[in-house]
Amino acid sequence: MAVYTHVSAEALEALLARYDVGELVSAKGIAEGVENSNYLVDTTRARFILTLYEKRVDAGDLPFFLALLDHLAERGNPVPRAIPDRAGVQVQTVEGRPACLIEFLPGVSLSHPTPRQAASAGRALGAMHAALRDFTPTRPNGLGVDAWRPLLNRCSGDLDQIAPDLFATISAALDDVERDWPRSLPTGTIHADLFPDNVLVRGDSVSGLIDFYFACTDIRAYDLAVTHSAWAFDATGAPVDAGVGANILGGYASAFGLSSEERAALPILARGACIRFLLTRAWDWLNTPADALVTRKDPVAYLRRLEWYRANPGCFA
Ligand SMILES: Nc1ncnc2c1ncn2[C@@H]1O[C@H](COP(=O)(O)OP(=O)(O)OP(=O)(O)O)[C@@H](O)[C@H]1O
Ligand SMILES: N[C@@H](CCO)C(=O)O
Repeated sequence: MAVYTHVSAEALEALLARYDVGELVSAKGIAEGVENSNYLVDTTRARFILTLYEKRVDAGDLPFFLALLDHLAERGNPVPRAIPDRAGVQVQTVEGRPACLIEFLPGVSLSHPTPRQAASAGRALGAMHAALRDFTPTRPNGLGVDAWRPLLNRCSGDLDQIAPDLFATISAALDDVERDWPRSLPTGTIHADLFPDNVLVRGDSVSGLIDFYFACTDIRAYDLAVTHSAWAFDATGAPVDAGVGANILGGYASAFGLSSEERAALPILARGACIRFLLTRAWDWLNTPADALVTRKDPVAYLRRLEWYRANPGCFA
C-alpha cells in the first residue's frame, strides 16, 4: 500500500480551492507504489493524481523534477505535469507534507511486458533522452557508481542473512564494476528507474512515463542498461522472452541512436545496475520489518540478473 499520510476531505477541498480545476467529486488512495502517498482525485472537470512526498524524496529536489517534467511534456513526451495553482505555485503543503496535484495519464502499468510493448518503451526512453539534450539543470546521481561501495559497507555482513556469502559475492562483483566502469561516455539527464511499473501502456503503445524521482545526471547508456535489467527478466530474476530485451535496445537505438562505445559498455553498465538495485533492495529488506504494510522487493532477483549478465556478456552485441 502507499498511503502513508491520510488526507482529510477538508484538506483536499482547501487545496483544490487554490486551483481552477473544478469541485471535488471523489478521492481514493492508490495501493500501488512504495515511495510516496498517492491519491486518485476526481473533480467536476477532470481526474488528477495527488502525490504527497514521503521519506525518500527530498523537497529540495522537487524544482528539478518538476522542471524536467515540464520540459519533457512541452516536447511531446507522455509525462505528467504538476498543475500550477492560480498563483503559479506547483508545490503545496498538504497535511504537513510537500505535495503536488499531477495530471492523470491514461493507461495501465505492466507486470508482464510483451516484445512489442518493450519496443515502444525503448523508443520512449530514446525520445526522452533526445528531448533532454537541451535540458540544462543537473542533479548528481545519489545512487550512482560512487555510492555503491558505501552502501555495501552499510549493509555489511548482514547481507549474508539474505543469501549465503552475499557480501563477498557483491564485493567481488563491485571490484570488477568499479575497475571497468566507463568514464567518458556521453552523459545527460536520465530517468534511472524505468521499470515496467513506471510505464503506462494502452495496447502495444506507451501512454505514460511516470515516477521521475530518481532522475539525475549520469551516463545515458546506463539508463538503457537499467531499463534492460528491469524489463528482460521476470520478478524472480529469470530471463523472459529474449525479444523483450532485444526490443528495448532496438527501440532505443531507433529513437536516439546507440554508438559502438555505448553498446560495448552495456555489459558492465548492466552489472552495475544489478548491484544498484540489489543493494537498495537489500537495505530495505534488512531495515523494513517483515510485517510492515509496504511490500519489500526481492534482492535475490537482482543477484540472479547479475549472474545472468556475467554468463551472457554477448547479449548486447
Ligand atoms: N500521473 C499518473 N497518471 C496515472 N496514474 C498514475 C500517475 N502517477 C501514478 N499513477 C498510478 O499510481 C501508481 C503509484 O505511483 P508511483 O509508481 O509513482 O508510486 P510511488 O510510490 O511514488 O513510486 P514507486 O513505484 O517507486 O513505489 C502507479 O502504479 C500508477 O498506477
Ligand atoms: N524500481 C526499484 C524501486 C524504486 O522505485 C526496484 O524495483 O527495486
